Amino acid sequence: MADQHAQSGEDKRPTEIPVIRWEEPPEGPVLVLLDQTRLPAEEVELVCTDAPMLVEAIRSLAVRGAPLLGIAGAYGVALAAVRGFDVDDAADALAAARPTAVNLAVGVRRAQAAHRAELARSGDTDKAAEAALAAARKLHRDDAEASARMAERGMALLDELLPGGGHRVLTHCNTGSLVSGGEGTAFAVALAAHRVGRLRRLWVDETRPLLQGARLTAYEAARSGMAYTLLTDNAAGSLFAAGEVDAVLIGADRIAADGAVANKVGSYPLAVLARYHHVPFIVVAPVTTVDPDTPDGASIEVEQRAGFEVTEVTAPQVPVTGPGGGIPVAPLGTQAYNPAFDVTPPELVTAIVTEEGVVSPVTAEALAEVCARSREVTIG
Ligand SMILES: CSC[C@H]1O[C@H](OP(=O)(O)O)[C@H](O)[C@@H]1O
Repeated sequence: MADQHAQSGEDKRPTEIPVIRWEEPPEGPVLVLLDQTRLPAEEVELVCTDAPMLVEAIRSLAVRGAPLLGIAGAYGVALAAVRGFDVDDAADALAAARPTAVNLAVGVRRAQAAHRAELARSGDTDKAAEAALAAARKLHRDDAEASARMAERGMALLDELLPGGGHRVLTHCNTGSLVSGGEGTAFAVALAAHRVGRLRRLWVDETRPLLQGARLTAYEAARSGMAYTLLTDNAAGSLFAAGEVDAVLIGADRIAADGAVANKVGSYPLAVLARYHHVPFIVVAPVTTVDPDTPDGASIEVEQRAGFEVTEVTAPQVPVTGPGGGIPVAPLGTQAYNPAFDVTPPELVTAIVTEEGVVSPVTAEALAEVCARSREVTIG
């Protein structure tokens, strides 16, 4: 296999700008986001002053990735509270911004519950706003801690399944620092293996149509100094056939009570390929991604996105002509099928790595037991 990969550099944070931060300038509190739609070309900040701005940032994927959506949603409730907007209306709008990643609703409802409890206790709206902000900050910290623990558990699992090191890992979409309060989920495992010299290569699916792999994972991999190679999604099969993949590492947006996994579209075909080629298919996700109220994969709402994301591409330096603001790559008027996610049944998942433990084989009972180790596992 040709050995083209990025030049190894030092292990730097993926961006010089924090992915998300709360600021309190004189003109009033704001939530500052790294606009992920502008990466990798530009590190541009988005300053949200109210919940509607944040809802649009979530819908456009300026801020994205299940754990980070939960953190952003919680800060969004705090932003509404401190700026005197209706907190319940803001919470409902934020929770509904994207339906599949359960973490969004988890984060929103936790901050909303904290606000409601303090308001009931003290009747003081300022204290209630501070309670919502404290809940958001705690979720932010907890996710960073969970990311580190998932990385440790995931690396230990790779070493157990693949003795001898030199792991060649394939990943899909983006699951690094750009989706997390820490270093991410699945990508954090690859990064941990890289840091101890046990990652031979990261195969990066470009992840059509929004190219989170090409734009974001390759960006993070390049800055980490790891050996990585980008591939089109439809080239993954030939890598498995050539025996070039030792394990698949992916994230999750919602895990049902039976262990079914909703993740970026294209994950399910990788699970089928992994099973056919006897390659471990490993899901890495915090327990906040497990939704005990969703019984099975068929119950997961899969977000359907606009067709122009498929029929157009955007290139900032090229004038755009398509109705979606992009450059048409299909005849104008072409209808497109654009599910943002797909669902992998539990029987195709080798293991689910959480910060509380590893679930393998994946059964409803084993998943519930691991989640029960967490202090807060259901939507608050
Ligand atoms: C582990 S969170 C990352 C998760 O979220 C991505 O979806 P999107 O980019 O649409 O937010 C993708 O499903 C990743 O696996």
